[in-house]
This record gives sequence, C-alpha cells and structure tokens, in this order.
Amino acid sequence: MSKIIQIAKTGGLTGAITIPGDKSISHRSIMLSGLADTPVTITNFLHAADCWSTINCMRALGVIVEEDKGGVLTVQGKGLYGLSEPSDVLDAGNSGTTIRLLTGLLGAQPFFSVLTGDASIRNRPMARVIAPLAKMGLQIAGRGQSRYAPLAISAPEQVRGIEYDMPVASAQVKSAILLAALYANTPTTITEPIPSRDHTERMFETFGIPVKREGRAIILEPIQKIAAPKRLDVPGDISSAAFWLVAASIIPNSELALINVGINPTRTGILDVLTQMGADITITNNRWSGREPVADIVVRSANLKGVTIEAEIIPRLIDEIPILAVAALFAEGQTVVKGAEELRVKETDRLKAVALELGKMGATITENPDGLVIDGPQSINAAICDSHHDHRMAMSLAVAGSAAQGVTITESDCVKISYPDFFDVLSKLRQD
Ligand SMILES: O=C(O)C1=C[C@@H](OP(=O)(O)O)[C@@H](O)[C@H](O)C1
Ligand SMILES: C=C(OP(=O)(O)O)C(=O)O
Repeated sequence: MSKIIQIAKTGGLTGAITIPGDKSISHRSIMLSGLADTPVTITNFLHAADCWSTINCMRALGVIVEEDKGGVLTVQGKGLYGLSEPSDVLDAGNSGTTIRLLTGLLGAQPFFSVLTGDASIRNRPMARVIAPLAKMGLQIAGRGQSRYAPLAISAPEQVRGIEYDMPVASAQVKSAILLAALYANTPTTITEPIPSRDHTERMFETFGIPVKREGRAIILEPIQKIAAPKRLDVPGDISSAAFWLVAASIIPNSELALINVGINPTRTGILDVLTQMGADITITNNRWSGREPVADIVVRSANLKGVTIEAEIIPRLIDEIPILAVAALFAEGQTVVKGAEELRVKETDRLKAVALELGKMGATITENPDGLVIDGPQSINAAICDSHHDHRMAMSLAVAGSAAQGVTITESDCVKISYPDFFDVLSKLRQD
C-alpha cells in the first residue's frame, strides 16, 4: 500500500459493511488461548498488525498458532504453567495493548524476558503497569527509571495478590494486573476510578475463571486451572465501525448497514454521543457472541448538533475522540471534549494531532490540556495532512476529506494497525 493516499470528496455512502474483528478482544483471545491446555479455534480474529504482534510474541513463548486460508486461527496453548523463556527480545510493534498486557503475564513467569516496540511504544508510559505489578512482587525494570520500554522482566520469587485503587481508568493496566493475578497466591481486588472496557473479565469467564464484580471493584481469587472453550468468535470492532457511523452521518444521502458490531456497554460511548448529537442510528438484530453482545447498526445522514462530552464517558469512547472531532466540525453549535488527557499518550498525542491536522484543512479547533473545543459547522478545505503514524488519525482525516473537499494523507499505511482494508472499503462505497 502506498504511504500517501489521495481521498476525493464523495457523494452519499451506501451499502453494507461487515465490521472486522475487535482488536481488544483479538489480543485477549490469543493470550488466554495460549494459556489453555486444549486447542481453541478463533473465528473473526482481527488480522491487523497489532494483533499479529501479539501472535508473534505468544509464538516466541512456545504457543502454536495456525491460520487456515479463511483466516480462522487454531491456537495450541501451553497451559497456565507451560510458557517457555523466549530466546530473543519480544516486539510489541505499535501495540500498547500487547506490551502492557504481556508485561503482566510475563512478569509472573519463572523466566527472563525483554519487551520492546516501535518508537511510539517506547514513548508510551509504562510506570502505570510496573507500579502495581511491583506491589505484586513482579521484577520489571525499564528505560528512563522504569518509565519506558524496553522492559527487562525477571522471574519473581512469588506473585502476591493486591488491593489496588487505579489512579487512571485504563483497561490495559487493569488487564495486566488481572493476568499477573492468575499466578497469585492471594486474591486481587482492583478498583477503577471510571469503569473501562471489560473484555478481559468477560474473556476470563469464557475460560472458566470466575471474576467477581462489586461496584467499581473487580475481584479475582487464586485459581488452579483454566477451562478453555473449543471455539471463540470475535465480534466486530465498534472502534472501527465508528468511522462509518460518522461518515454516514455527515455525508448527505448516506445509508450504511454495519454488520456484526460489538456493543459491549463499556464501548458504546460513541453511540450515546452520536445519538445525543442527533444522529440517525438504529440498532437491530441484537445477539450474543459468547459473552459479548453484538448487533447490526443502520446509520443514515442527519443534521448533527454540538454536545459536551464529559470525563465520565471518556473511557467508553477513548479511541473515538479523533473521529468525533470530525463529526463536531459538521455539527451545528459547540462541541466540548473534557477529561480526555489520556489521548496525549496514545500512538501520538491525539489532542494535538487532531487540532494540527484538521487545522491544515482550515478548521479552528481549540486544544485544552484535557480536551478540545470545536465550534461548528465549519467549512474545511482540501489539504495535505499527516497521520502521525496513527491509524485512527489516518481514518479520521479520510472521513473529513471525503465529506469536505478531499484530502491527501501521508503515512496512510498505518491503517494496517487496526483496519487494513479501510481504504478499500471506502473506495467501494463511494459515489463520485
Ligand atoms: O485494553 C485495551 O484493549 C485498550 C484499552 C485502551 O487503552 P488504555 O487502557 O490505555 O485506556 C484503548 O485506548 C486501547 O485502544 C485498547
Ligand atoms: C490506543 C490504541 O491502541 P493501543 O493502546 O493498543 O496501541 C488504539 O487502538 O487506538
């Protein structure tokens, strides 16, 4: 794929899109299956670069992962106590989920390992996982006084359960602790400031690991074994569907059917906010994919209005702020995003990148330390914009350009991180 892509203005988008597998759930499906004693077949796995980083790390620990021609995976795990010492450095690539979750899992193993990733990953905060894991007895050291990867992980003397009040709402930190807690000799209680995505908890239950939830607390008792399912199906990723939800809302004469979208309530902040903005969204065909709720979603063009997005909802739409900023440019009135300072430590500083790159298209966006203020509607022009190597930025810019006067995006191949077919799907739906 070319690194520079030109996107033209488009007429209404119509058709049906089967949404690719959920990235968060795909990572977890490989990790848990890797700890199983019996083979697990995984359907609708997200074949994107981040999830392959997880597969490659698990393979380096001895787990066998096979892929058939249709992309269905079969994982032959090593059992809870069967992972082996990797002979080389483990590479998480661009994936924060891979490096953070594996830090918890590897920290509890009786061997040495080193975890690193690309330039972006080596700049993302790791102290937030190392601090609670150290309280559990794990031995993890990193660059910059253990704030950054590469991380060197040594065998712990023992793994203790902890009671931990999380200072930041982060599913990655919560999950790292839960994975380490699988090896603890005492219970672990984690309390979240605001509930974050609960895919790890649901996946644990799918693997026969009981997880107690009491208000904002999550409790895991010491376990002896796990009981893997034979098959696991990954629902479609609502964070990928988000680009189509906004594109169809802001491009006149659009009607898209989004098939197989995960609608776990810890992820549906985008639906709540778009509905509040006046979007025309219908949820149909509600069903279950294992312990995860799934539906089809029909979205039609609508006149949007600005809204205030408060801190409390941010964890439920954490990855959707860039595309919501695009929606806000087309909405009548002011949109304010608050309590979103976590966006500064993602693949790039997403608050800064949104203001800068949409600014190149002529948009005026005020960047606050913890959010954005966007007055709409604004007319935006064609421009050459940079993705900052951030998949969600690239896709958000493509939607903005499609709805306005077109856009040229540099470093556009980063969409391979979460949605490799994104530009192909967009070009098939276009009515030029
Ligand atoms: O646990 C996960 O799968 C994820 C959690 C979120 O990160 P944080 O835990 O850092 O908020 C999210 O931004 C990321 O895309 C995926
Ligand atoms: C932040 C993201 O992922 P990760 O933290 O896994 O790199 C994302 O997908 O937007």
